[in-house]
Amino acid sequence: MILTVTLNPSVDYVVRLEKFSEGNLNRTDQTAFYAGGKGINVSQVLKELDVSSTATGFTGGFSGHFIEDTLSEKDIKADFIHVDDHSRINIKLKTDDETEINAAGPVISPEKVNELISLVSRYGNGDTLVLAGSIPSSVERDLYGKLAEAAHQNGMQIVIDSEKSLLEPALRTPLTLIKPNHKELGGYIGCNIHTVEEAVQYGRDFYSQHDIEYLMVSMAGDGAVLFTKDDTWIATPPKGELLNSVGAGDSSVAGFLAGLEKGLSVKESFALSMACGAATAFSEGLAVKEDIYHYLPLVQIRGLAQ
Ligand SMILES: Nc1ncnc2c1ncn2[C@@H]1O[C@H](COP(=O)(O)OP(=O)(O)O)[C@@H](O)[C@H]1O
Ligand SMILES: O=P(O)(O)OC[C@H]1O[C@](O)(COP(=O)(O)O)[C@@H](O)[C@@H]1O
Repeated sequence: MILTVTLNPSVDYVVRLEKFSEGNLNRTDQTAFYAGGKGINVSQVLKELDVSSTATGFTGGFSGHFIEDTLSEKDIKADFIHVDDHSRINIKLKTDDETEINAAGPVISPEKVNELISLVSRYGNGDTLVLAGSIPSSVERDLYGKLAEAAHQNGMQIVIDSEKSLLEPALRTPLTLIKPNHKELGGYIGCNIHTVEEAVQYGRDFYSQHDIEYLMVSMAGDGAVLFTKDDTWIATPPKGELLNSVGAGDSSVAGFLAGLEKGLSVKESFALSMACGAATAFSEGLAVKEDIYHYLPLVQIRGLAQ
């Protein structure tokens, strides 16, 4: 079973308008609400690939209801811990550009955090724990480290997609997959990564210094690089019109996990991952099955000689 943990779920409020004028009244062309947060997005895309998961984390208030209703409509298992404050609403402003405002999220008490820790401890051997996204500011910064360590002791595989300060405490524990984008990887290492060649060079160094089975460095329209113990794979994604990059990273995590879960090879799983990322980037919302399998044959993967 895959358990996705989203400590800070969101309603993603996508606002489209042709021109945004700062300091003035703007009127929208189109708006939409989506249930979001990184682990929740992973669960939604896994579902498109017929891989079941349970989504957990903290939800509250009217926005929390929206998130849970959306998952229930999609027949995705959910086991959230309820808090008094409402789940956050993240604004995704689409003009010529994409501007995001991600809120801090509700206050979570230590008791609720303990509830989550004991929920995670009910999973064990053969299960996968996905820790994805930010942590509400009221929660201890090393929670991913604690959850990862406890999950590892219980025999779980651990996947983390999160910013440096939250991931760092978890890097003491053996991890199955992390997926920084090239800017995040640059942040870890303290350099700027602009090209696939630079991602290959710095990614291999990072990989060799940590106990991680798969390191995927995503590069938006330039694809991604996947590092494994024996191989380095470079993916070129399909070309298309970028409509929405929100959730593309989460979709690529879901695609890779789904591939492994279905028994595909690492290379095939990587291709599926890229197809999911593209299917999200080229649509208004998250990737849907039909688009994923449309883009899959258009993904190119090449291996680098070691
Ligand atoms: N413009 C794009 N064209 C094609 N594929 C894309 C595009 N943007 C994202 N993707 C796909 O989604 C994956 C993750 O996107 P990325 O933006 O790097 O992640 P994150 O959202 O975590 O920053 C990419 O590796 C790629 O497969
Ligand atoms: O938890 P964070 O880092 O604030 O990010 C939350 C946001 O990330 C998303 O999950 C999208 O993530 P990606 O674009 O990185 O795939 C949104 O749904 C959500 O608003």
